[in-house]
Amino acid sequence: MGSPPMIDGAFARWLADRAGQALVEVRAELGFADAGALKAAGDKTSHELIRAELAKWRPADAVLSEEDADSRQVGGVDPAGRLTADRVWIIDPLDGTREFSEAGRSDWAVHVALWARDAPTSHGLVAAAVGLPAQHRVLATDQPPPYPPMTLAAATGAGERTIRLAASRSRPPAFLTELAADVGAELVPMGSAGAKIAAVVTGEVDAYIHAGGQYEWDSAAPVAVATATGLHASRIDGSALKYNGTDPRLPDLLVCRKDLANRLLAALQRHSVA
Ligand SMILES: Nc1ncnc2c1ncn2[C@@H]1O[C@H](COP(=O)(O)O)[C@@H](OP(=O)(O)O)[C@H]1O
Ligand SMILES: [Mg+2]
Repeated sequence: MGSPPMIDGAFARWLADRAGQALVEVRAELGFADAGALKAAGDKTSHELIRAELAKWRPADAVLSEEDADSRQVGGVDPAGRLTADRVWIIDPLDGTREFSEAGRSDWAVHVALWARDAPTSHGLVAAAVGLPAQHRVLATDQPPPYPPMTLAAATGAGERTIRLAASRSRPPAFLTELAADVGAELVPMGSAGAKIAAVVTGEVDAYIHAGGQYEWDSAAPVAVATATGLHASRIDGSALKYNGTDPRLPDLLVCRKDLANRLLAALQRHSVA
């Protein structure tokens, strides 16, 4: 087999695609009878593949991964050296693990993102890919997807249209039902932060709001793709999302079309409890 691409964005796409294919095979081999075993096998297979390829092709870089025991450490404990590294890969080998273990669902993803100390972006991410193996696509920053097209109603000004707002199907923020009613939004329950942000990128939904808990690896790769596409991505108080922090917890975010950002941030101010 030949070498993977040199350019980081294309390398991220290559890696997310390879891990995604391995996950499709795990699903086909194990079936859905034992959800716990399928989740564990998926996490392990994807994690080990990604770690091995990063060690081989990007040996000087540090890694922050959901499946590394050290990654959840807070308070500056840094055995992987990521807090002093110039380049850190932020990985979620299988986002939407629950959905991966349910037959027929395609809302699960592989996240591969690269943070760099000298990045020109506020989030610090310089390359990323979101693999959506069951949707047969990989979204990546090497060729960012085009900005989602406007709906006909919005383009012609034919009345207020309903905002489609993606949210976790298992752990949506408690305030979201009231916020949705306030702004006239329809909630679209979906698994995986990556799949939800990909749905904003492709225009299937207009926005994604989460609060109450998440880690950097849940959002790094899809946020990098969304911002490369030109979409809005921030904390729910409007401040910048920051990655490779001392504490990997990053509990809330808003990703949406640019034209909705002010309206949704104002609604978040009214409804979210800090
Ligand atoms: N309250 C919470 N605390 C910690 N992690 C959370 C969370 N809510 C969602 N997440 C994580 O965010 C990802 C997307 O969640 P959801 O599918 O509910 O939208 C999942 O990642 P994993 O599947 O990688 O564990 C999930 O674990
Ligand atoms: Mg995740």
